[in-house]
Amino acid sequence: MKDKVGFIGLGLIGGSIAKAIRQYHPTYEIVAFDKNKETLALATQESVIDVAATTIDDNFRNCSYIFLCAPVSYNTAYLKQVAKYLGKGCILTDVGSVKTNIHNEVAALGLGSHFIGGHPMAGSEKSGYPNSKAMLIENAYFVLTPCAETKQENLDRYAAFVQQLGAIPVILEAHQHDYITGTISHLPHIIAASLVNFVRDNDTKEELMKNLAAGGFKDITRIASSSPTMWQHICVKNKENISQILANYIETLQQAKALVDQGDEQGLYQLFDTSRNYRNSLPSTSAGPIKKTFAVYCDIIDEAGGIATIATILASNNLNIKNIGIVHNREFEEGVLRIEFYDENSSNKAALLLQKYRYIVYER
Ligand SMILES: NC(=O)c1ccc[n+]([C@@H]2O[C@H](COP(=O)([O-])OP(=O)(O)OC[C@H]3O[C@@H](n4cnc5c(N)ncnc54)[C@H](O)[C@@H]3O)[C@@H](O)[C@H]2O)c1
Ligand SMILES: O=C(O)C(=O)C[C@]1(C(=O)O)C=C[C@@H](O)C=C1
Repeated sequence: MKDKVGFIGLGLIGGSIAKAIRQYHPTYEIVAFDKNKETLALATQESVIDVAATTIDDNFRNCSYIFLCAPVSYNTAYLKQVAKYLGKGCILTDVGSVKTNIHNEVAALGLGSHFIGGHPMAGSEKSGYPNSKAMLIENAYFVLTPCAETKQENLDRYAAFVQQLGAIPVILEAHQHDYITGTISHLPHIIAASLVNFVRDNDTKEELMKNLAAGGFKDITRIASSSPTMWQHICVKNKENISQILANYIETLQQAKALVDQGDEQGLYQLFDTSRNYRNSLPSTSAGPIKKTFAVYCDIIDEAGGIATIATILASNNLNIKNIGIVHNREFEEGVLRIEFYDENSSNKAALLLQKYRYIVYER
């Protein structure tokens, strides 16, 4: 019998996992239910799924895995409904950003021998199936939270499956997961959202803040464009952790304010120096949506053929261009040419070469 995998919710994350399964296990049968009918139609048309279920029904019998990939409160609510389709050996999992709540419900329903929580530490501010891609989970940590009743062989099987899809399994206890993600994911989303709203509420009539906002504001607020429903559910379900973490964070903001109020030069230097060192020490794996890119930026003379000249110089030195285009933003007043390469070595060589040809090259 063919291996079968079920999805309940086929948006950004469900869709990405389904596409990765299609890529690495092309013979697996994939059945999905999503409240959005267009999503199911598109996934069927793209042959990502084999069966579009109109509800959670018999199609979910005999699955090796069932993934719950809707917003977290809905995943928890679906446990009861899905329970009757769990055959022997079926691993029931989810991809939710909060784990304790679903583990509590799993325990209440006696589903501990089937359930292993899952959470890929990758994503995007874009949501929905059309934005999903197999590569999203590639090289990303994928947290697994087993239950007390989880058999070691099932945990090993799920970890191996995650690895086959290109992700890196990490086993954590659900409470610990929620405190960690509360700090590194949920808090940053609340900060980004409230910072964006703070600017909106304090902007001038002419919206000068909105128009002058440059890289700093945009870098720290990308995630404010994320799905409001998803984050509403996360904040409700990880309430205790987030509340405590926010209180602690507000205290560190008060300390930063005190440094500013006191004009404490040494303290302010320390604030930025320690943060810079720690930020620079973050592992630069390619996990997550921000893949490492290798690009050089250079000024070009504003005349016909400017880009062609550069492309010819690079090509004649065997440097393959992955992407090329003019960037117009306030960091580069007149706009610059951004040339992306496939690897660091090519990018470094290109920078030296272009400098030799007297182009002004920027390193970022
Ligand atoms: N977006 C991220 O960065 C990210 C990363 C890791 C984990 N997660 C978690 O993954 C889960 C899904 O998030 P996403 O980013 O894929 O969101 P999404 O909005 O892209 O996808 C959610 C999907 O669930 C469907 N859905 C919503 N309510 C439903 C219901 N009641 N019944 C059936 N289908 C329903 C939607 O139609 C949509 O296709 C969430 O639990 C989230 O916490 C998200
Ligand atoms: O990169 C993003 O856009 C994300 O928000 C991804 C992100 C995160 O906070 O890092 C969001 C929620 C998840 O549960 C895991 C990953």
